[in-house]
Amino acid sequence: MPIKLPDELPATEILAQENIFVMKDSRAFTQDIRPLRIVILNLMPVKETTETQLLRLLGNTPLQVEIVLLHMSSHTSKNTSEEHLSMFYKTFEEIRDQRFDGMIITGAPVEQLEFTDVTYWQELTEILDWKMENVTSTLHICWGAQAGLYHHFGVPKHPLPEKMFGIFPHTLNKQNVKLFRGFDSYFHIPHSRHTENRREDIEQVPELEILSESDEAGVYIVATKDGRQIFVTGHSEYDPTTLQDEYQRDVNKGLDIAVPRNYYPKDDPSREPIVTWRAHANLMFSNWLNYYVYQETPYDLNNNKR
Ligand SMILES: CC(=O)SCCNC(=O)CCNC(=O)[C@H](O)C(C)(C)COP(=O)(O)OP(=O)(O)OC[C@H]1O[C@@H](n2cnc3c(N)ncnc32)[C@H](O)[C@@H]1OP(=O)(O)O
Ligand SMILES: N[C@@H](CCO)C(=O)O
Repeated sequence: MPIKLPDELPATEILAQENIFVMKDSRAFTQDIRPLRIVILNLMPVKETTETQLLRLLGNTPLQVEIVLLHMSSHTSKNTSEEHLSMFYKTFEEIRDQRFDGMIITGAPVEQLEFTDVTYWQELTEILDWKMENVTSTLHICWGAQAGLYHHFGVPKHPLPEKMFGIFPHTLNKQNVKLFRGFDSYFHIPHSRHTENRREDIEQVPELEILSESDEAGVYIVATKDGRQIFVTGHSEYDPTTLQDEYQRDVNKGLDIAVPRNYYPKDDPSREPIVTWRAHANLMFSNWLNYYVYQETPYDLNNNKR
């Protein structure tokens, strides 16, 4: 939440220069408050797990948040029951006439396919185009980020020689970006992918800037300069044991998979993983909700075309 200060207090100007959110009396008097409307396009196979991970992070705010869950009508889910989807999820057709303050588009285990070989690619591109007009700010995660970067800006994904798998240290490329308010000089984030987006491709697009990277894991967060489209290549929402579950799944299948890096004490998979990313995950989601959604979205969603 912003600090409300008298217009003339010297600290107001100093904190504003540091991008610390200060609301002057004059604005506070005219600010209306209502619940935020967030739509989650859940492309992950086991949807209940991802719902819980994202809702845990979105719930860490004093703002009221109304959630709409969305699934693809052009794809029959193998790993989530029809009953769960019909009970809790909507389709794009049901919500396309509505507007939202924020949107999250999740990852999906289809990164090794060409985009056009994904069964729901056509429907996804319609949703991506729709959200440019009807959503104030969108967080795209992992394959969702690759899909958005490709569809909107032609940025390709590239296969990696081996899976980027583990917990990696990251730094910020720019000071005083509100998404990273309160972050330490370096912070840890899980990655779990076979493909990457490269710095040199992103640098070709004038609308985009790379906000955070990792020496080992590469580009982490890219955003449009207006902050309305945010692309995140890692999985800060992952539970403590998600990488372990993925690792054991692949070991059980007999796949050639390395132990996730920087995850187990002494890289020993018989020991309990160490959680080093939770604080920054909570901070990033609450910064997004506050600065990119709540403070930017119009009070009357229906009377403001974006
Ligand atoms: C890069 C990122 O975004 S990472 C995020 C993805 N991470 C994860 O999904 C981690 C958790 N997932 C898993 O552990 C596994 O995917 C499991 C256990 C759910 C299933 O694994 P498997 O049995 O090996 O694969 P399965 O055949 O069920 O296919 C996986 C998914 O890909 C989907 N898929 C496969 N081919 C296609 C295609 N051409 N188009 C669209 N979806 C496809 C499947 O339909 C299924 O998703 P669904 O449940 O939504 O239908
Ligand atoms: N995180 C995913 C990568 C595949 O896209 C998994 O391990 O299933």
